[in-house]
Amino acid sequence: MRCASDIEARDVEEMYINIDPIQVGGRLTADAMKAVIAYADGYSVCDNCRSPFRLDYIQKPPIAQFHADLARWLNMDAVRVIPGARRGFQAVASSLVERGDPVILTSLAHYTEFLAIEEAGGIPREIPKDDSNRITADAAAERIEEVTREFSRTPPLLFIDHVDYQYGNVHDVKGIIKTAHQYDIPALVNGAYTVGIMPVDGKALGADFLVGSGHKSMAAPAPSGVLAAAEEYAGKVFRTTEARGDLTGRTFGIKEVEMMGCTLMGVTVVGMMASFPHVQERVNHWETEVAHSQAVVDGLLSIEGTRVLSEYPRRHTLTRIDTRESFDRVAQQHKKRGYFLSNDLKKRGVIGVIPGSTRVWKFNTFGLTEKQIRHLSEAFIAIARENGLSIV
Ligand SMILES: Cc1ncc(COP(=O)(O)O)c(C=O)c1O
Repeated sequence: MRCASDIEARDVEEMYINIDPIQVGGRLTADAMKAVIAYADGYSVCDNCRSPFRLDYIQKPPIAQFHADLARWLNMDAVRVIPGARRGFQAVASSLVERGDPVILTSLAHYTEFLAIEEAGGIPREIPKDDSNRITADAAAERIEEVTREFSRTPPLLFIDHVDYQYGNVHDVKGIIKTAHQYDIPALVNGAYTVGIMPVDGKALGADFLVGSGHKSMAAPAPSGVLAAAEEYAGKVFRTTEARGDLTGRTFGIKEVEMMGCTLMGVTVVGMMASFPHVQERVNHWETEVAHSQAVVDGLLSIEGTRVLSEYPRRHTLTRIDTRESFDRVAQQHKKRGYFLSNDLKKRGVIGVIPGSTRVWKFNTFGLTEKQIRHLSEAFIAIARENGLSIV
């Protein structure tokens, strides 16, 4: 139950344009809000759990169908809903990595990938980014060769972030996976910033595993996410207790080991399901989202001294910007110091910039309307002008 002050905080947020870099793809749809209320009890989806006793077989509400639809939509062979992308990394690392194995990820990988590797006893080795903050297939090949020499064995897994959380850059996932496959290394695609906001085709990318985050990019309640696998690896990551022939004593039939028996229950799964038709529809407007992102970045770049650190032109809505030579110069003289920017933005109806961030920071324009995009761009320019910065 939300307390009164939380509800107030939420209502205030709904009156603003929120450009928080990590929140925008996760905001619930009205249908998800309704579903959350209807299914608030923890076991609410389990009333019709009949043999086989596993959550992803439940017909009413149509959780089984949701799994099939998700797999088709992602173009992957098998799918489970999970409590956050990180649990997908954990399940895959735990299934494929042995103690002491090197595991490849990148210098732009999310920390939860490191944790998954560490928990499995693996040793992370990073592919470095290039000067334009991109991960390339050539750099992947070079690193795989080095690591294989260092450990005298091939890494059992490679993680690649489809779009990274630092720059919002779109990496050559297809090329990197092709390279990994040349060394017989399966690849996990971290789609935390792609699945649910832009079209993603797992088979076209060559993904062995594809992971998404519900609360980050699928308009779903936290903690939620999706783990999809290609046929070749589905039996391994979704192995059941009965698959092991050597166990004696009690076993638990079709309960999946990595999923701890059953996956998402109640609010999280029905919230995801209720938003799914909207999510499927919204990815079709990705080009418009990118054009919006570009318009705001261009507005910011018209302010003298501002630099974009993400790839340009933009191919995503998450952008890293350097305003040390623009807004931060103002901040040095301003009575509110570094807080002036978030303060002035809030007066103009914009929230989501961390108070005090006037140096290097990130924002995300996903989901804003044309009018909001114009307003946002004009707000940045107006604040710059009012504080003596020139517009070029
Ligand atoms: C790139 C990236 N990957 C993975 C995660 C973890 O996602 P989740 O919170 O769904 O476990 C996050 C966010 O925290 C992220 O930004």
